[in-house]
Amino acid sequence: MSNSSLKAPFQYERIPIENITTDNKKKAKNMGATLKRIWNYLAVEKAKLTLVILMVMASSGLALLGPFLVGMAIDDFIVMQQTAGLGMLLISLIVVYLFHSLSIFLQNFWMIGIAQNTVYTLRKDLFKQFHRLPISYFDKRQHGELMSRLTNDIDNVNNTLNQSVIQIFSSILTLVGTIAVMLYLSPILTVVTMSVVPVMFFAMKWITKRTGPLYKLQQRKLGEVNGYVEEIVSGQHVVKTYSQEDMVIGQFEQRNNELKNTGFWALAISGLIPKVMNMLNFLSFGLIALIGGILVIVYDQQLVTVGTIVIFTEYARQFTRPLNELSNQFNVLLSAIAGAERVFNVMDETQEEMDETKAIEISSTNGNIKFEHVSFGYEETKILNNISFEAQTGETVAFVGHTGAGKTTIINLISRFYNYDEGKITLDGVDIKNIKRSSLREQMAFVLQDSFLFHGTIRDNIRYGRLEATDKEVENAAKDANAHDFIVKLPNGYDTILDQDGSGISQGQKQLLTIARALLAEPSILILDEATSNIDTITELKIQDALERLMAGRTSFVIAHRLNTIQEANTIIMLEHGEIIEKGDHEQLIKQKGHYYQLYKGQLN
Ligand SMILES: Nc1ncnc2c1ncn2[C@@H]1O[C@H](COP(=O)(O)OP(=O)(O)OP(=O)(O)O)[C@@H](O)[C@H]1O
Repeated sequence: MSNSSLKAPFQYERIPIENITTDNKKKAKNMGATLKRIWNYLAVEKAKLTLVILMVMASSGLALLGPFLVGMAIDDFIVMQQTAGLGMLLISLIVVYLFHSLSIFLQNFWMIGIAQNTVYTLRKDLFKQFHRLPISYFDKRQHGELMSRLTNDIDNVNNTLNQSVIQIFSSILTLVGTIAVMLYLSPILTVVTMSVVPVMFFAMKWITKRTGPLYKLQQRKLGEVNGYVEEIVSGQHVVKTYSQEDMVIGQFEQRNNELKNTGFWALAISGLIPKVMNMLNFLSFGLIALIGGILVIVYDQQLVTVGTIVIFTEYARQFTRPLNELSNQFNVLLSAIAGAERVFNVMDETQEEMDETKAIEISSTNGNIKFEHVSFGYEETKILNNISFEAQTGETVAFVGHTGAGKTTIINLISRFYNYDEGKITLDGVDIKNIKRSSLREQMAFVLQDSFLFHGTIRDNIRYGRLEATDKEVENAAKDANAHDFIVKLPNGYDTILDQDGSGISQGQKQLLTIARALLAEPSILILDEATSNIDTITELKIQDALERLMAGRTSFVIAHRLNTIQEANTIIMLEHGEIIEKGDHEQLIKQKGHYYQLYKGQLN
């Protein structure tokens, strides 16, 4: 357990705001650009937006008219003890407030529609972007953290659009309108009402300067917590087998604690806003009543009337409320901009296809792949060095070598998950950098150790190899993959629903399904990463038999862990530290009596 977990839940560690502020300043530069991009999304809904603006103008105008009519009722009717016409005035007052409520209902209704459509498009664009990003992008990031952008960050934008946009706009209108009417009615009382504004301004500045960066940090911490949860939920098996529950709980506690602290301070400090506002509101109330009262008595209602004081007390509230709301919404807006920025950051990442303007599409291939003096590193360090080999059409090339030798990396280069740095890789004589990734990968099928099965029926999982395949073709592929027998024994046969990642079936059965999927895809090039997990001999024979059928006539690359399965390979490449140390077929390598021979003998024993 970490120390933090022992702390009382009501203790909140101080967040070093001064450190975050620098970050905020740097990010604030993008605020305008981010707002503009959000606006581009909103602008699609111009007609509805115009209606919302009209309704906000109506509600703000009506909110000004209400107190004005009350003042009139006091000065012209109640003080004058005049009743004729008062009924009419009161009915007008009721109508004004009715329309006020209606315009507020309509502006909210339409704005909710705009917000939903906007975040719908944002989510769609972000999800699409995920599919255009290179594998390297995902390799470097926590998946849960990325998911958090699609959920929490976009939710944040949604909340802001639902509430803040209208409030900000109507606050500004109400503010301007109130000041104009107040000046018209009594410049002296206007000055009195506004005397609290500088205090409000400084209080707000002090608060938002602290809460802005905290909201941003909170959003980041939330992403980290989500990332961690996603990782641990996916890795539950490992956590349990190594009894690391306490360690994991401790690590979670630390992240959770950081999120709690950030959330506490963000809310606690921004929670000061209404309190300060209320206090200043009462102060301005008192000042208006005091100074207005004195003016009424001294000048006998010549300068200020009783009705005007009533109007001003109401306006003082209307005047501070938008200021209050503006500052409140400003915080929400900051948090949404932080969220939107994180979403747009993903959208601005270089897409895989961006370097493919001149690349060609291929619809078929002979599957002749050649590596010529290829070198590559994921980052600075070289992982592969001077790799040369050739796989002729229909041949099998197997890679062997210790863990970390670079076997998977070679596969990553063939499938262009990463681009090679030096040398050349060609497919049928064409540099693979000049072939569109999507069309290159369409020629390939992968049977990997951790082949992913999706939540859905067995039939749909096999059909993933070729979506237009008929049920008959799916079943034939399953038969060729030796999977049919076990599938029909399941309670719902091909319609059995698999849990995500196929946890309802055995490891061997999973392999058979992925072979069926690959068979259905009818690829020219095959990439096989042999399963290392223990599979019973009968299933292993079934897998081997299915693989032979799958590999027949196709260029195949095999990452081999058990050497007895690759004796038929045309070329066996022995890798060490990213270099080829031996190359040849099984017979030749055995004769050489080198590393391969040693490894083979070791495995036989
Ligand atoms: N995405 C990545 N970013 C940075 N380095 C990586 C990445 N993937 C692999 N490496 C590094 O590249 C080297 C070769 O890894 P690779 O996965 O190709 O080995 P391998 O021979 O397939 O090993 P194994 O048999 O264990 O799968 C290793 O040192 C590994 O740490």
